[in-house]
Order: sequence, then C-alpha cells, then structure tokens
Amino acid sequence: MAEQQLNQAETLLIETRGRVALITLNRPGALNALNRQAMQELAEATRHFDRDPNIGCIVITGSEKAFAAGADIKEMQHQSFMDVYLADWFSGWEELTRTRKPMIAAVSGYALGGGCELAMMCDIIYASETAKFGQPEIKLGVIPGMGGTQRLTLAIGKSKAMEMFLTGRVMDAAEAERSGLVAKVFPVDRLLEEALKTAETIAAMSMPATMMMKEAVNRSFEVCLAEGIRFERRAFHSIFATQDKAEGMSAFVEKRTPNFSNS
Ligand SMILES: CC(C)=CC(=O)SCCNC(=O)CCNC(=O)[C@H](O)C(C)(C)COP(=O)(O)OP(=O)(O)OC[C@H]1O[C@@H](n2cnc3c(N)ncnc32)[C@H](O)[C@@H]1OP(=O)(O)O
Repeated sequence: MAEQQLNQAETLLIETRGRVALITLNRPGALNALNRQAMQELAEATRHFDRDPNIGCIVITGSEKAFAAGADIKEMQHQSFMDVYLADWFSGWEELTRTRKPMIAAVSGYALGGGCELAMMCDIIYASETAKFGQPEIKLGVIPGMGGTQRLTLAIGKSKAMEMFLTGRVMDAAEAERSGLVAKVFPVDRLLEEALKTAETIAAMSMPATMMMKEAVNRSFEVCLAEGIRFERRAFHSIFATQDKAEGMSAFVEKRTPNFSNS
C-alpha cells in the first residue's frame, strides 16, 4: 500500500496509506491534551482530506498511553466566563463534525473529557484492551463542552451516562464495548492495524454511498425519528442516480467484485 507523509502540523502527525488518511495526535508530554492549536490543526487536516478525492476514510489515533487526556486544562485554567463566551470556545470542534467522509477513532489508553468527546465525533470507535473512557469534568468543577453530554447519553443511555458524568467514573474497554460506545476491542498491538483494515474496506466502497450513509445515520441524532426516516428515504432515492449503485447491484447479480467509480 502506498504510504505518503504529508506536511507536519505541530500537534499532529499526518500521513496517507493508499485511500486512507491517518492522523495521529502528537503531544506526548501532555498526554495529547487538546489545546486550541490541536483543534485548529485537526479541523484543517480533516477539511483537507474531506476534499481529497483519493481519500475514502480517515483514522484518528493517539499514543499507546493516551488517545487524548482531555481538553488542555492548563490552557483553560485562567479563562473567565467572558473569555470563553466571547471567543465561543470549542465551537471550532463543530468543523470536525462536519467532515462528510467516515472517520474511525482508534483509542488506546486514556480518552477522557475532550478525548472521549473527540472519539465520539468519529463514526466508529475501535479500542485497545487498555482504553479508558470517561468524562471527569465534574472533578474540575465544570461540565463537558465538546458535545459529551449529548453524544455519550445517546451512545450508552441516560442512566449510565449520568452516573459517569456525575461521578467522573472511568469506563474500561470491555464495559465500553458492552455499552455500545465502542464497536470492537483489540489487543494494543493490533488496534491500529485493525482500524486501518476497516478504513480500507470502507474506502473501497462507493464514496457517495459511504458519505450519504454517514449523513443519513447522523440525522438520527439531530432530528426526530419521522424526519430522520423521511431524510433517509430521500437519500435512498437519490443514490439510485449513481453509477456505483448500478455497478454494485450488477456485480452482485453477476457474482463478481464491484468496480466503483465514485460517481
Ligand atoms: C473542561 C472540558 C470542557 C473538557 C475537558 O476535557 S477537561 C479535562 C478532562 N480530563 C482530565 O481531567 C484528565 C486529566 N489528566 C489526568 O487526570 C492524568 O493526567 C491521567 C490520569 C490521565 C494520567 O495520569 P499520569 O499520572 O499517568 O500522568 P500525569 O503526570 O498526570 O500527566 C502527564 C503530563 O500530562 C499533563 N496532562 C494530562 N492531562 C492533561 C490535560 N487534560 N490538560 C493539560 N495537561 C494534561 C500533565 O499535567 C502532565 O504534565 P506535567 O508533567 O507537565 O505536569
């Protein structure tokens, strides 16, 4: 598989592996704490790959010890209400959630606070056996600010989410998988390989279909069921205008591998 190293950001390592983009959080001294620079660089990298017709899936990972230990507490420590309100802190993360191509989070070690929220902004979470998920903001006297109260509650249900938010308890990988937060758990040394393998599988599908699938599934989080189902039906109708629909169905009937053209 062709590997290509892209221009380096300060807080990230960015590379491509064939049709997959791999973004590695890289602030080892701070356990990948997410400062404003990391937010801007992540948004820039995902925007870049979203526009790149050669990329079909994006994987975001961290180190073995920490996916990300949260938003940068040292950066937030001296901010006042007026500082964060006027600068609309964390609104920049919304850009990441507007990425239209599928994103996989490969999580090893700590995914706390903003780290857990970043993983949940992705479409699939794969975890290593050492992964630890939590929203410990309550211990800092604050609440999550990157979507955690909404996404964790939707992922694992109100009672369990409330227990985690209100106590700051951390969940291990096995519990995260049982709760539906995580799709699969792997030994540490297989995590990235498995995430990249799934990303390659996704990138080999029809790109309009994977993008529309993501858009339709995400509607279920944003609108009521009836509106979501209407949206899904319209997206389903419109995908019948693609060549990839014709190719995919013909390939099935003809018992061959489809050759998608992303059109
Ligand atoms: C408030 C909102 C809206 C969102 C948030 O995300 S708040 C942050 C939520 N996360 C946390 O509260 C976790 C904070 N970190 C820890 O509790 C611990 O670091 C640990 C349990 C994850 C790991 O403990 P360990 O003893 O193994 O490592 P440390 O010595 O504590 O950390 C190493 C190094 O990293 C710095 N660090 C860790 N997390 C953060 C963070 N979230 N922000 C800024 N810096 C962080 C830590 O200070 C230390 O650096 P120094 O050696 O320079 O002190």
